[in-house]
Amino acid sequence: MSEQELKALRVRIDSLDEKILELISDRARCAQEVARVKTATLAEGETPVFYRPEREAQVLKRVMQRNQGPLGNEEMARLFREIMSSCLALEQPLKIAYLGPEGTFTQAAAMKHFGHAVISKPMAAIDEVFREVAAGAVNFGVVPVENSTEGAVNHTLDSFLEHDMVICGEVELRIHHHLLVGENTKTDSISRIYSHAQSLAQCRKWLDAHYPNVERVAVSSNAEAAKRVKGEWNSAAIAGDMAAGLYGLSRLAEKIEDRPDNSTRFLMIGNQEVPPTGDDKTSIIVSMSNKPGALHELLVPFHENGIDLTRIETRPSRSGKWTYVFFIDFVGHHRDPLIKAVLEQISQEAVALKVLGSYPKAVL
Ligand SMILES: O=C(O)C(=O)C[C@]1(C(=O)O)C=C[C@@H](O)C=C1
Repeated sequence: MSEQELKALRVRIDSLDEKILELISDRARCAQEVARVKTATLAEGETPVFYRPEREAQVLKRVMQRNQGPLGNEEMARLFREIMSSCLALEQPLKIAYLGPEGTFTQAAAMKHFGHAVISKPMAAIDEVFREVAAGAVNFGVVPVENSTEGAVNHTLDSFLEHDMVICGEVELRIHHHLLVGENTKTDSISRIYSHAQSLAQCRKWLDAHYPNVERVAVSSNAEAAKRVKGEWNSAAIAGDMAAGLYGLSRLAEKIEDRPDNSTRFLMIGNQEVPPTGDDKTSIIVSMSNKPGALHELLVPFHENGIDLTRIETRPSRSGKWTYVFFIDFVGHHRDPLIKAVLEQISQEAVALKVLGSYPKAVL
């Protein structure tokens, strides 16, 4: 390519950037207008609801449907995700609590779902995220709920039993673990590997093969593991890209998770009910009386009405010995007439039924 050609293309890019800039600013002004309308049309005593997850899901899906490349759908949706995040911040900057410290996969999930134009607050434990939301100190919380290799995150499920929360969104994140070391680490004499217990479990086979005799130390998060390694010469951490970048660690081995499709699902929790989008999921908690066939009775209405169950998890109820609650996720919105009828049918048999929330299926 000649210098001349390169110069001409850059002139074209400059002119396109100017148009994009103008269009984004137009869009941002529109969002400001939306905020004005939302505030102006309030009934007495109502507070405006600026964040609209159902609308955001619609916008991102539309972008993906209309996209003709060469950028991929996910890439394009990510760009629009950030534009929307900044537009919303003009209406009202969202405050988000997540399972910290900084650099966790939960933080990455929060950014994937809400974009970067939010005020985010790392919390030390899952229960603290729930309490922060319940106290109204933040608009939403982000917590992990299940991993494709290791299963349920029990702390999160149990927290739902203790707090009244509405699930308003979900996001899935592909989890890649790396073996990280600091600049002072003597890589041939590593005697300790730190990570969160779930991550150690997700890399068990790799560790057995490569570091069979090295002590594995479970700490409160991957980011905490990365932080510790920074000050020690004989240890390594298993953590992801965000923690590596944040603590300036380098990768001794990359993508060491035992399963290449290792993914974690995260939930957005808050107090806001989300209207139907036509492509939603619902999460409920049900407790049944302790009698033979109770689980069968619970599942029959779903089967008979062709409702797609995406997950079922059992946890001790905490209100009696050997009594259990079921966490169930299924496709549909609790306001859909069919789902409404099924939930009514179940509640006649159940000791208790609580809808945790209906929310748009993860778009990104
Ligand atoms: O449509 C709205 O209600 C808006 O506030 C606009 C907008 C957007 O930028 O598209 C911004 C924030 C909402 O969460 C959803 C969408």
